[in-house]
Amino acid sequence: MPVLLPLPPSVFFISTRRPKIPLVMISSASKFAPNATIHRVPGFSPDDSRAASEEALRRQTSPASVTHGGKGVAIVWFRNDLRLHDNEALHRAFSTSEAILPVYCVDPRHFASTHRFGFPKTGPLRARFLIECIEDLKGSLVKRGSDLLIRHGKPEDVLPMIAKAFGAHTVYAHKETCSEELLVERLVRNGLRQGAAAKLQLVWGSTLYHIDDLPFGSADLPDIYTQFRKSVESKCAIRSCFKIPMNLRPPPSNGLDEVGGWGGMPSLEQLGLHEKKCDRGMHFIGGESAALARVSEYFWKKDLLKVYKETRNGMLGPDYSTKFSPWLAFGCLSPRYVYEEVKRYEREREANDSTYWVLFELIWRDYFRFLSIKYRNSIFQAGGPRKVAQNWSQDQTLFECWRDGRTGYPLIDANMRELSSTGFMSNRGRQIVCSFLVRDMGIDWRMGAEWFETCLLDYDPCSNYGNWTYGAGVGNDPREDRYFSIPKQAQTYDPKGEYVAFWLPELQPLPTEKRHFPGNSYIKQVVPLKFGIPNNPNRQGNYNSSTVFRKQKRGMNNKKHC
Ligand SMILES: Cc1cc2nc3c(=O)[nH]c(=O)nc-3n(C[C@H](O)[C@H](O)[C@H](O)COP(=O)(O)OP(=O)(O)OC[C@H]3O[C@@H](n4cnc5c(N)ncnc54)[C@H](O)[C@@H]3O)c2cc1C
Repeated sequence: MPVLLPLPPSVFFISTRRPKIPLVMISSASKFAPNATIHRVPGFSPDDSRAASEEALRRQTSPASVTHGGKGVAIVWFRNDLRLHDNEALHRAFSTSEAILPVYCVDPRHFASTHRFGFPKTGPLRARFLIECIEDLKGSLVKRGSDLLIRHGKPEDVLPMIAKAFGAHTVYAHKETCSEELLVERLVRNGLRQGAAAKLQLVWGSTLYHIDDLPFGSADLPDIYTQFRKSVESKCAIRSCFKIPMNLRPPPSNGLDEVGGWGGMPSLEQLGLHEKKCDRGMHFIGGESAALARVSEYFWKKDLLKVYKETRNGMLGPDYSTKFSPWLAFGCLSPRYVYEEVKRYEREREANDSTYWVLFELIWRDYFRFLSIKYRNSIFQAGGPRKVAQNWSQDQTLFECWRDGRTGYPLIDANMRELSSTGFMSNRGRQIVCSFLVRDMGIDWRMGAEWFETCLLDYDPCSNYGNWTYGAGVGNDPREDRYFSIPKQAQTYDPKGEYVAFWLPELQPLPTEKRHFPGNSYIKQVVPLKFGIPNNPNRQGNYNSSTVFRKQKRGMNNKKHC
């Protein structure tokens, strides 16, 4: 039986031209139960999940008649491409060798500290997600006659040693764009040259549009997203997905004996982390199988693609947006696969603004990745790509209030608690908390970006630092300088306070209209007593629960107001 559900808050407010029927027919499968505390993503049962991913993989696999097409051993070095489908590195290795050795290096640098502020570089939730991704990849390789060699260590130490033991001629891997990853590529290349007679072959595979198909070089990349999008949409075609080889031949076992076997799965403890139990909100399952199942669930079973544009600004529950980002970030999901599925949906069900809008958002993702090539390390620097001179505060107390969800603003506190409990936050929430930290608290945006780096399951340097530079008004596009008014955002996107009450149960007893303005008792409960009221009048929006509210209510901020 289909159920009638009110559309998420965004639908009520985004357009006054909408018909006055704020109800949509959606299948009972997509019903969001606000009282349920944990939502597994994908929401399929393990059996349904397996069936959906196997079906997708079957469609993405080449016929058995396609066999290895070369000589010797090739290594596939898996990095942020933890998938079999649409994997050019795997495809190239298959067609240039008679045996393949898939390798994953658990790089200790990923579990050290963030660059400037010393937060954990990878928090336990993302580490757990990564372990699940590796486990799933290993399982899929085993099903195709291969396996995954897992080593704890730096790729530049591990790969030359393994290449030598197996006499491999080539290491294939996907290319990255940011400085830490580029350094590793250089070191691996040198190490292979010196320690083994193998070469490193890097391929491009992280974006919807291939870098070689862009109508401009990275130096000429447009600084305005719309120009970039229109140009690629009109001048480039999206390449087809690479098919998965059916049977992968492993290398001779004497090489394996020499290196001490396939190696075990990493555990959180080995990574110096402790399990963090997620007791409410979304619980994402890592791996390509879960990613393909989520696409199947969101597009086909729940049929949510056709309403994506209306629901995408929501904040509560698994279904207001695709939730593809954690899998995209680890490369468990190829954006070109998402594109092919959107096109199939458009052929078999319907094409509308929503089906297009998922691609529109994926082009943002591409854009930030290409920008990271153009602007290099400036995306990590305080002044950003435009080198804006500004004195930011690094006040630890203020930052901790924000980080721990103890600002006294329910909308900020709820979002920050969701982030640390689940590793996820909606796009709407990210924009709001970023604006608050930077514009109301006056805190160095890089502290926020590094905290996101610690916590986000979908952390990706290009999208994270790209979006933060936009949010802080130091991005490449000078027009992107927006201030998010909390009362306005609350009224538009959480009018009944359902989102804040989910994350701040102490607000549940309050009438809905009071949940965003709970008054002093809430503030006293959450904001630390030691909190002083900053009084630097030059700063854009001194943080002070009463003055910020007054300022926001009057809409006094001189930035573009959202
Ligand atoms: C301050 C800030 C930091 C962010 N950090 C990251 C990050 O580290 N990693 C990350 O993947 N996204 C980041 N985003 C972008 C965006 O918030 C997430 O991609 C999105 O919320 C993921 O949810 P979804 O998959 O349901 O998105 P959907 O709305 O379903 O969108 C589909 C896909 O489009 C892409 N996309 C959508 N919006 C953006 C965007 N603004 N920038 C880049 N790609 C986008 C994502 O790959 C996403 O999975 C950040 C945004 C902000 C404002």
